[in-house]
Amino acid sequence: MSKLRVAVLGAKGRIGSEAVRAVEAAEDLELVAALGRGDSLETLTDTGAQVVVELTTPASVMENLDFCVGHGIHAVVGTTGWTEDRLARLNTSLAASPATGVLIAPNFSIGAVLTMKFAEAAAPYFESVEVIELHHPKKVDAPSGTATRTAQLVAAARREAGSAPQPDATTTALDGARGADVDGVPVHAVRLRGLLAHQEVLLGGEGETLTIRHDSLHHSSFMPGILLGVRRVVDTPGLTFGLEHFLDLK
Ligand SMILES: NC(=O)C1=CN([C@@H]2O[C@H](COP(=O)(O)OP(=O)(O)OC[C@H]3O[C@@H](n4cnc5c(N)ncnc54)[C@H](O)[C@@H]3O)[C@@H](O)[C@H]2O)C=CC1
Ligand SMILES: O=C(O)C1=N[C@H](C(=O)O)C[C@H](O)C1
Repeated sequence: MSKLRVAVLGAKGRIGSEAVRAVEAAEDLELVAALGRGDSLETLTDTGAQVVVELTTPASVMENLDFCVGHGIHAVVGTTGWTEDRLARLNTSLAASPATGVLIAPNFSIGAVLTMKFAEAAAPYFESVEVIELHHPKKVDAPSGTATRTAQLVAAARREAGSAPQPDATTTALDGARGADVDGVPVHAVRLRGLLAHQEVLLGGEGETLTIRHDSLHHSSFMPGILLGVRRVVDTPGLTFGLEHFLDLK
């Protein structure tokens, strides 16, 4: 069977360089391009790339995806910065290229995907939910894509369950002291030397709390998810948001 031809964008970055090694090590995949900032996207068509793994920056991702989708190249996207406007633009370009698949995964690690699932399931049972994400200090965006997605899932679950607004008597606060408001869920971002990618979801009810915590200790935690995404996206046209859609979760 012929190997799937894969390119990595952001190949010199922290996660991109790990992804290059993972694709090279996979027997069913062939790394045909490893592109960094300033490299020509034409290399993707010249090398016949079938799938691009997009791990660049929020400032670069849209232009890269416009090119990929416009040329019928499937994409597995880990880059953050997704807004409703950006998703709408991507859906518009996918509508013009209906055989092309794009997976956007706020987090490729199984533990983070499960954290989001558990938080979504638990959220209606508690009065209060707050999210704390903790990352390395070179991260350019805050809050993290994972924390944003977690808060959105929690908020949707609470809306669907008819949960009351969260109790909070704060009347005066320094700017930022109560975190960012994501869909009514406070999200706090810590940037600390020594950390990689971590998240806690704190849930509180009468006389009890539940803490769901996940730690990515190495970029290797994201690789099985990226490889799964590459193998599945070629048979999944359109936009898939979240790796959970490619996992057989009970
Ligand atoms: N979904 C997930 O599981 C994960 C997502 N990420 C996300 O991936 C992105 C990259 O993270 P890091 O590797 O830590 O950042 P990084 O800054 O180490 O790497 C980004 C790389 O992309 C390059 N780049 C920028 N524009 C480019 C372009 N137009 N074409 C090709 N290369 C370009 C930069 O020069 C840099 O080498 C971030 O948005 C981060 O949040 C990171 C880890 C896991
Ligand atoms: O920048 C990172 O490092 C990470 N980014 C993603 C995010 O913003 O959620 C995924 C993970 O947290 C690592």
